[in-house]
Amino acid sequence: MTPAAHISAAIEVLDDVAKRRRPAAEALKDWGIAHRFAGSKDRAAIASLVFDALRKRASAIYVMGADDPRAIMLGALREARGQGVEAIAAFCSAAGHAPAPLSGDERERLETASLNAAPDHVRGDYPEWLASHFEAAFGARAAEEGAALAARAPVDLRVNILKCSREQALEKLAHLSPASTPLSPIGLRIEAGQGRGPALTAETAYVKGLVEPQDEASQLAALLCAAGPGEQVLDLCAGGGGKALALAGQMHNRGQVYAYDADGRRLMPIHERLERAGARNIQVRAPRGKVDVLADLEARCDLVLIDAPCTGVGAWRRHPDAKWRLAPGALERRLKEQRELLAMAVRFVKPGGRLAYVTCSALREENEDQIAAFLAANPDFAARSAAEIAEGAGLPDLARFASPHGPGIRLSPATSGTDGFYVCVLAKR
Ligand SMILES: C[S@@+](CC[C@H](N)C(=O)[O-])C[C@H]1O[C@@H](n2cnc3c(N)ncnc32)[C@H](O)[C@@H]1O
Repeated sequence: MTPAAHISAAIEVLDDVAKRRRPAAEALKDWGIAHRFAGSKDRAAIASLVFDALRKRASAIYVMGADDPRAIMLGALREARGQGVEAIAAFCSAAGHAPAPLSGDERERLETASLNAAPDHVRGDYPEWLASHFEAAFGARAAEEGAALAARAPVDLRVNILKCSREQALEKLAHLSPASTPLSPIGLRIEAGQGRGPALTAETAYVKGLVEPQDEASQLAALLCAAGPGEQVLDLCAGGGGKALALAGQMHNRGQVYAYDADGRRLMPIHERLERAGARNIQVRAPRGKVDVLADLEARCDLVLIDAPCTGVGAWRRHPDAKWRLAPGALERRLKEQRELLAMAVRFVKPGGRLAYVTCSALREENEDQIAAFLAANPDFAARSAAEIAEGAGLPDLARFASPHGPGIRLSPATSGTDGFYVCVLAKR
């Protein structure tokens, strides 16, 4: 397939995503099944175009003055890929499977449209209904933060310190040109290109459990919990176990991590992952109907981690279609779940123990506001300051990411070059 044919295919996929309101990955998979002649490189090129178009959907629509899939793709070639009008016109030759030639209006818009007077949600490429939420979180920097969330993310890996040092991992993966992550002392970063990225799961270093894909902010969230060897730790929202594995590493396999999730199916990947990582102190506690599978942990935990279900705004770089599918109702549901989890966690924290609350959201409502409401209802808990959290984890530099809205640390692509995360640690008196 030619690059122009990739663009036509991407427009078809965007049409499917819009008409059937379905995740881009599903639409891409169906397109691949219906067009078996397309090779893996073609499919990767089409996927990359589709995701770039979704990253820049709002600004592309603004530039083109239309919201059909062709307009979004053409606008995104300019906004996401920096293509000039002549380069875009050359793709649109109508020859073979190329898109139809540019109309006069399209040509003029691609040449002259400016985002200078566009509203923040357009310049930042986020849904209009979130405009007030972004303003509450970021003030005058809302558009800048949105734009950073609309960029491509690098591939970050966490080095499994149970098995090797960062230097050894850098050496094993030298053919992928990794760099050390600037903030996490146990991270590697492979910069994003335009293609599919490295096939990590085929790497020997991955198969042998030396590294795990994990965004730098997620690594930092686990490190900021400062889990120590010998501690009793409850990971209340363990999901696939990303944080639980990181905690086991910090604890040098000593003490115990109890990995629980209300959805037992989500816990399934943990078993294979902990085997690969050589983590021996993780006990998976899957729900069993009405049985209280955590009863024995009451008032016994040094640390309870809530890696809360959230809107995932902070991870938009990795899931650019999720931002357009997010609806106000989903935010309300996540807020309720977060309140319930905070209330549920209290029971397990021992006197003098800690409760760590983490989200990959940038919204105040899911972060500082939840913590403020929790503290008002639970006077036996006190929030640690950002400096205390950072120093307690041996990462004093992270204090510069103190939230301006209350206790806790805020990370974001625009400020820390990571996914957006919020981390707050509360101590029980
Ligand atoms: C952000 S994900 C966890 C990701 C995981 N900790 C990791 O690092 O890979 C949030 C998880 O919370 C779980 N969850 C939602 N409500 C819950 C509840 N009431 N009790 C326990 N887990 C819950 C979801 O099933 C989901 O797996």
